[in-house]
Amino acid sequence: MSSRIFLNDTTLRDGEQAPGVAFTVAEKLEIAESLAAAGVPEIEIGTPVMGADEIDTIRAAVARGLPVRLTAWCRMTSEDFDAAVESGVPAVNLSLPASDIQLAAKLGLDQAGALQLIERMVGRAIASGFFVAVGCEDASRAERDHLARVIETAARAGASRVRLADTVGVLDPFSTFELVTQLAAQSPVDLEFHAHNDLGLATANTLAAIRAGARHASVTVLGLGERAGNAALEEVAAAMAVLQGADTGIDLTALPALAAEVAQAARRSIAATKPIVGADVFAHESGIHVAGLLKDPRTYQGLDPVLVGRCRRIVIGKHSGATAIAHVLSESGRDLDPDLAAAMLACVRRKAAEIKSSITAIQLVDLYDRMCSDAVGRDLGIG
Ligand SMILES: CC(=O)SCCNC(=O)CCNC(=O)[C@H](O)C(C)(C)COP(=O)(O)OP(=O)(O)OC[C@H]1O[C@@H](n2cnc3c(N)ncnc32)[C@H](O)[C@@H]1OP(=O)(O)O
Ligand SMILES: O=C(O)CCC(=O)C(=O)O
Repeated sequence: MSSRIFLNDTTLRDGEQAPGVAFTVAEKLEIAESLAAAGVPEIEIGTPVMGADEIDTIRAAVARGLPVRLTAWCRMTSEDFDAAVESGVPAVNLSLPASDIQLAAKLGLDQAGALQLIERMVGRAIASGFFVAVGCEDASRAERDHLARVIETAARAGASRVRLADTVGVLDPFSTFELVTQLAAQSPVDLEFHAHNDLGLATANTLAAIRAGARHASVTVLGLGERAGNAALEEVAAAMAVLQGADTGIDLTALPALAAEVAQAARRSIAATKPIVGADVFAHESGIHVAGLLKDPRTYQGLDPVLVGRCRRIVIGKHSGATAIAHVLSESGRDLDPDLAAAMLACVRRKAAEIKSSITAIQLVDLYDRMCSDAVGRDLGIG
């Protein structure tokens, strides 16, 4: 068994469940193309039981012949299963709640009833030629023994994988690691972990699950998904590369364009601080940081921006130091006279505070030129 980790994308299923998000057919197909081009191995393309339009979209995606596995999310009902058959999708995530809370409240089922349903529905899907994964909704609040029985039953019925979902986002990296370690030790099939970001822990939990033995992780571009969303593809892929030196097969340089494409289709903006793809995450203003970076980028750069298709940006603002100002001026062929540096810094701080923003290189050069000519004027007695 290879040790490769698979990042399976569900932007087009759980991502689209984010409030107010509705992709057009063209957007779904283009995003699927971009995900495949970026090296994503599996795409959860939709929920066939939503109706004829969704089925047609899935059909169109299947017809593209992308080099990925396309899978569809289904409840464990005949209605959902028949819709999946109609869509022509080759793989299904057959989902059933695992926690007693959800089993009882939503379905009026007990654990034994759930196991019978899994056996029946997985058997049916296998007999119809599907690749089958079983989704355990609310696995994080499920009884551990029941989860182990679900995995065993799903495997016996022919499923290739079981997905453990932290549906309501209540795990932390420690509890995730403990849960997945225990289940992976006895699991005859691959495990996948599906995180939610309600406590801002989706990426951390996903890394913990992988460290504990999950070979697959569910991710979405920008972490788009129900409520606070899922684990972000770009964060998990970059963290796997940087922290674990693992090759997930994802082209990290494709991530910024992918994020921009999904943000536009979802009508969502990308926060400037969004790891990997946000506008400011490789920008530096503080004087001490810029002075350090210019001596050796490793001083204040844990992640090489080039690795993820980005570049470093030096910003002049309230917290700049003389080195940064001299650096930006030197890029337009100007030498900062040390006598002028303190006066320029004072002006820069005042201006940045006044406009509550950074100062562009053009503004800085203009300020420098004006200050130089004022100084010359004063020397000549005309200032
Ligand atoms: C955690 C997750 O992300 S789960 C995935 C969530 N995704 C979606 O909800 C996709 C979009 N949903 C839809 O289009 C619709 O809700 C549909 C087509 C799936 C169902 O529509 P409706 O028939 O109108 O049902 P409605 O949405 O009102 O209620 C959901 C039903 O699914 C049932 N259900 C939920 N999960 C499961 C399951 N895993 N297996 C079987 N039944 C389930 C609920 O008990 C409820 O049944 P009830 O009406 O008998 O109480
Ligand atoms: O069914 C699954 O595998 C996961 C469903 C889901 O999105 C969730 O529980 O958060």
